[in-house]
This record gives sequence, structure tokens and C-alpha cells, in this order.
Amino acid sequence: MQKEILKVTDLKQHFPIKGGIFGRTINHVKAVDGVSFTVYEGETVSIVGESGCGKSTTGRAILRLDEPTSGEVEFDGIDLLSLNKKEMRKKRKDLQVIFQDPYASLNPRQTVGEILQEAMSIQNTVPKEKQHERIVELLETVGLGAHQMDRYPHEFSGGQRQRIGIARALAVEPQLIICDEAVSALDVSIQAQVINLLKKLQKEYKLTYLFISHDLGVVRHISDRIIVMYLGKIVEIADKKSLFTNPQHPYTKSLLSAIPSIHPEKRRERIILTGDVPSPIDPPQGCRFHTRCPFATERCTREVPELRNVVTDNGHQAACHYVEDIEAGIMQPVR
Ligand SMILES: Nc1ncnc2c1ncn2[C@@H]1O[C@H](COP(=O)(O)OP(=O)(O)OP(=O)(O)O)[C@@H](O)[C@H]1O
Repeated sequence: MQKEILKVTDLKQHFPIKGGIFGRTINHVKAVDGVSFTVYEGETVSIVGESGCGKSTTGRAILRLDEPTSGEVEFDGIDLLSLNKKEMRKKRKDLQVIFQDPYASLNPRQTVGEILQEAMSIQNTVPKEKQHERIVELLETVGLGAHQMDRYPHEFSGGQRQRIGIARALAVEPQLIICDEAVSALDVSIQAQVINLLKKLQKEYKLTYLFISHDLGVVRHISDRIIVMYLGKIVEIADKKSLFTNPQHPYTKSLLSAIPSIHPEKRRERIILTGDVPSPIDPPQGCRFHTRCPFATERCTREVPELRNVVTDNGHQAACHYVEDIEAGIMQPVR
């Protein structure tokens, strides 16, 4: 039985929109609107979806970088949202984050050695006399050398800087790392190297990753399971193989049909999305995807589809009223 390390229940993040001369709250951006999922120890779960669907907001809410509006976040049996500021700061040792642009989060006036030392000192993970040794070890672990300890962030390439970000996260010996578009800014070949490094570290340190990315190619390489988000809600969850070979939600099908298949004989029917993503300020009633879904019926405009088990009993879930009918070819795309 796998151990649950992170359990997110009905998480909501509604950002207020202020307006008028009194600066009152006139509306909300429903960036994340009732998201529930579980991450097991040692696995990599990815969150994918188009820009603005709420991926990063979900990650930030889990870490309480933005205080969530409501919901529950249980990490290793502890309710994170009930912790006070001091307790949460302590807990951050176990939950680290790596952002897309490590340069923005690395102090340009600190050497790499100082950056790593600071991380260890804040969280008190390594006694002072052992820190130098640990810095050398960390740099080697992430594929940099001890000789680079006295250099500054600007002296490194993008890929190397991301390695420094990874070393800093590792310095506090976390259990879970949230990788928010961590390889998105890198060239494809460098992306592959950093992904391989993350995989190697996962084995070595028994790490769990929550990997946030808009890039299905990247997600395919790293994930065990995948969560697909659309306009603040989860539309599908499945293990990687099931999702890529047997997507069930029309939105997932459309995302996947846009990427070239390595097996042309298995090429999927192309599902073209119509229109733009609606605003999360005033999302569509019923199924949020109905305004762009080629299968939508009148029912979809009024009934919110629950995330439910589909296909078999392997944990594959989708939130669409018509999964079975679409699969059976009873329903055809109408646009
Ligand atoms: N602090 C904030 N205040 C108001 N709205 C916000 C805030 N942060 C995010 N949003 C809005 O919430 C929605 C979700 O944003 P989020 O950054 O989570 O999306 P995303 O899926 O990570 O996309 P991207 O990869 O483009 O960042 C967007 O409409 C965004 O404009």
C-alpha cells in the first residue's frame, strides 16, 4: 500500500478584483475552483493544461505562498492550512519549490556556496562544521563541481542555474518538491538533462514531485500520473500510459491530438478546439468546457460533471457526462 504524502481536498483560490472609488471587491478570479487529488510517496504527479488554467496557483496555494480561499491540504498527515506562520516556515523544509526562472529566485550578490549555506542555516539541516562538505556533495550531486562554489549566478548558463535551484531545494532534505515549469525556459537538449537529473535524484533521495507544466512532451518523460486542468477544475486524472494511450475527456483528447504521435498507425482523430478559453472571472455554467467542446449538448450547459471513474478500475477518472458514448462512437463531434 503506497503512502499518501499530499492530499488536496476541494481547494479553492479566488482572487478578489477590486474596483470603484472605494476599492471594494467587485468580483473574483476563480483561478482554482474545487480541486481534489492525492500524491503518493515517491511518485511524480504532473499538472497540465493551457496557460491560465490554474496550475501554478494550485502549487502556490499548497505551499501557502498565496493563502488559499478554502479547502484542505494535508501533507504527511499534517493539515498545512492550520499551521501558523512560524510552523509553516518550519514545514517548508519538507516542501520545496523550483521555479521556471531560477535567476529570479537566486540572490545575484551571493555565491553559489553562500546560497546553499543560507538554505541549510535557515532550516538548520546541517551543523555549521559540516556545511562545506555538504555544499561540495550537493554541487556534485547536481552535476556541478566544487570549484564552482565561489561563482555568482550570472556566471552560469540557464541549465546550470536550474541545477543550482535544485541543489538549493535538496539542501534542506525535502520530501516533496513542486517543480513549477522548472524546465520550460530551457532548450530541449538541456531540458532532457535536467529531467534525467530530477529522475536520478528522485531515486536517490526518495523524493516526491508535483510537476507543473504546459508541455505534454516534458510531462510524458517525467510523470507517473497526470492531472489535466481546465479553467480551475480537474477534468481528468490517470496514470501516464492510460492518459496518453486512452484519453477520455474531450479536452485531453484535443490536447493530445495536437502533439504528433510516434506511432502514425495509432494516430488519434483530431479534435479541434473552437474559441478562446473563457474568463475565470465568469466561467461557463455546467461543464466549464462546454463552450469549446465539439460534443457538448444542452445537458452540458447546466449540469456540472463530477470527476468519476472511467475505463477500468485503474484510477482513471474524467469529468464528462458522455465519456462512454464518445468512446463508443455514439456521439460525434458536431463542429
Ligand atoms: N495574484 C493573482 N491575482 C489575480 N489573479 C490571478 C493571480 N494569480 C493568478 N491569477 C489568475 O488566475 C488564473 C490562473 O493562473 P495560473 O498562473 O495559476 O495559471 P497557469 O495554469 O499556471 O498558467 P501559466 O502557466 O500561464 O501561469 C489566471 O487567470 C491568472 O490571471
